[in-house]
Amino acid sequence: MTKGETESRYLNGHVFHDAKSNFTLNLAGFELLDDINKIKKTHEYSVKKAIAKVVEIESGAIVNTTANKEETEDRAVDHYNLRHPQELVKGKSLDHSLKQWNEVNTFVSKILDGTTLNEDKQKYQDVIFNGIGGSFLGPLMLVIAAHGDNYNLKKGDKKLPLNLHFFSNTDPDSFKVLADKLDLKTSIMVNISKSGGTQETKGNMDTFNALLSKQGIEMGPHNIAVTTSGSGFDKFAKENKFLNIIYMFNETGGRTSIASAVGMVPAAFAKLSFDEFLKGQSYMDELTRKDDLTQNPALLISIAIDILTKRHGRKNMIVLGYSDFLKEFAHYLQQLYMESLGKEYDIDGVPNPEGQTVFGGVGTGEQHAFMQQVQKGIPDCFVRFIHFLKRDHDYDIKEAGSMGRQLLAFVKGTEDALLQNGKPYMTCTFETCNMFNIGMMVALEERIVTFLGAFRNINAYDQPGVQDGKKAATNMNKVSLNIENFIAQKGSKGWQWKGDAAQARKDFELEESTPIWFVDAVLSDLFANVNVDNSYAKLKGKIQIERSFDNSRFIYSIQSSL
Ligand SMILES: O=P(O)(O)OC[C@H]1O[C@](O)(CO)[C@@H](O)[C@@H]1O
Repeated sequence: MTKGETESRYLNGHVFHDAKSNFTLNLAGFELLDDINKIKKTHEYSVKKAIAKVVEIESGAIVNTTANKEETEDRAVDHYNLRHPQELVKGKSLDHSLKQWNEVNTFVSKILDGTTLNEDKQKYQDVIFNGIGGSFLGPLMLVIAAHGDNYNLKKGDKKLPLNLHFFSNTDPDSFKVLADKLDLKTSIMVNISKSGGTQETKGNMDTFNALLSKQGIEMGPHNIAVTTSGSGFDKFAKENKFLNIIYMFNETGGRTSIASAVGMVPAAFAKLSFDEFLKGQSYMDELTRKDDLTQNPALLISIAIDILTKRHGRKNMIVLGYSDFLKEFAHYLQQLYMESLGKEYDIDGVPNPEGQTVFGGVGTGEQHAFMQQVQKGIPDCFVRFIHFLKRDHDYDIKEAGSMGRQLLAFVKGTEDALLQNGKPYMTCTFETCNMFNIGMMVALEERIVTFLGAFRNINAYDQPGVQDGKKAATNMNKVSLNIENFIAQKGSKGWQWKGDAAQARKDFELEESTPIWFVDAVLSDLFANVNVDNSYAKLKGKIQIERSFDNSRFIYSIQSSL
């Protein structure tokens, strides 16, 4: 692509601008939209389908459905309704969400200002948000967007009233680091789980509550639940008199739950203007409801992605946010796109594997990580730049004029280098990094996902693949417990055993269908961790286990030391 071509593109309709919000989409780095009339024709059917899908979703129709009945959830999808100016679905609208936000904010404010105290009349000091996937990525992304990576210090070096902590993964070493920092008496865990059955989240909550119990502390005043009404978790929270249970709808999908209580509760603890976030989402929804593709930024980007992927094999989307406040944005989008669009079958049950790989991070940092391959290596990707028009502060830097201008130079410089290297890119510029614009940003991406799902005829709202992983982990847990129990029961004084995983599967009376690598993994884990506190409570100090590598497999020898 020549400089002249790009310049004429830039001046002739490859830039969308919304004057009210100051949002700009620049598609000049992308020759594929050159003949907009042709695109209008080739994509006429896709655009109609995409717009019809939005109407269908917003009317409350059952859109989370496919012909594969064993996989489908058969439910409506309500994230757009949660910020819709009209109540198209009973009980769901921007006003309803603002009302819930007010209630959540009032409840949390009383904790923050010390009106609500713990059982010993002390002020709470720390809050831990416990959740995974959509029950974690959105809240973390929002908190960083408002306060930066060092979020316990607000902008301007003021401290937030409570220290915020996120705990998502089920990692004992990391949990220990966190637990050692906390005074449990003045800590609250906010457990966020729509289903209430996610193993990692439940395990983390149980671990926290076991620590409380060890210190003779009741769990109720130290736990808050965010879940669906009637879930097992709801029942548990009621029985144990949690400080509060805040509900979300069953129709709100995990990865699109940021506008619900999932986003609200952490936002209130972090003192965010969540009402502005909802209004920003609502505003972008309005912009992306239009059926004229030149007036609809989500349609423009979706079509660009469609053409890049299908015709040009540029499958991977790299998102670069030129602001440290967007540090978690690409990660957030990774779940939104990949869980939504990574599907084996289309809506009609026809095998047609689809997906949208997303990676990225913060610019300019990532330019020093993966940009070399993007610029010069295999042509398998396209780049999405996001940056802000305005900044709040600046510092003098001689070479660039200022630090802010240096950042701009790197956005534009990288765009230019991509052009010279023949690599496509698109750029979204939002006015400033505030909650309204972050709301617009998230809503834009949610709409693109809906449109791409419609183009590709897939259900963008289920996640059978993740369920596969969850089921397999449950099976692995059983193998692990069965092996521990077997050895604990049989391993009386003088008991000895030697063999490989296949031998263990037979001797330890495990089902024949048990994958051999599950057995091997448990025996290796036992070998490495038997004496770690709490790992194998029934076996610690009671067996000795050795492992050797022979003939391309591990051989274990276990001896009871009872
Ligand atoms: O909120 P829950 O039910 O604990 O689910 C957490 C996450 O797990 C998933 O079901 C699968 O990753 C996501 O869709 C969801 O965000």
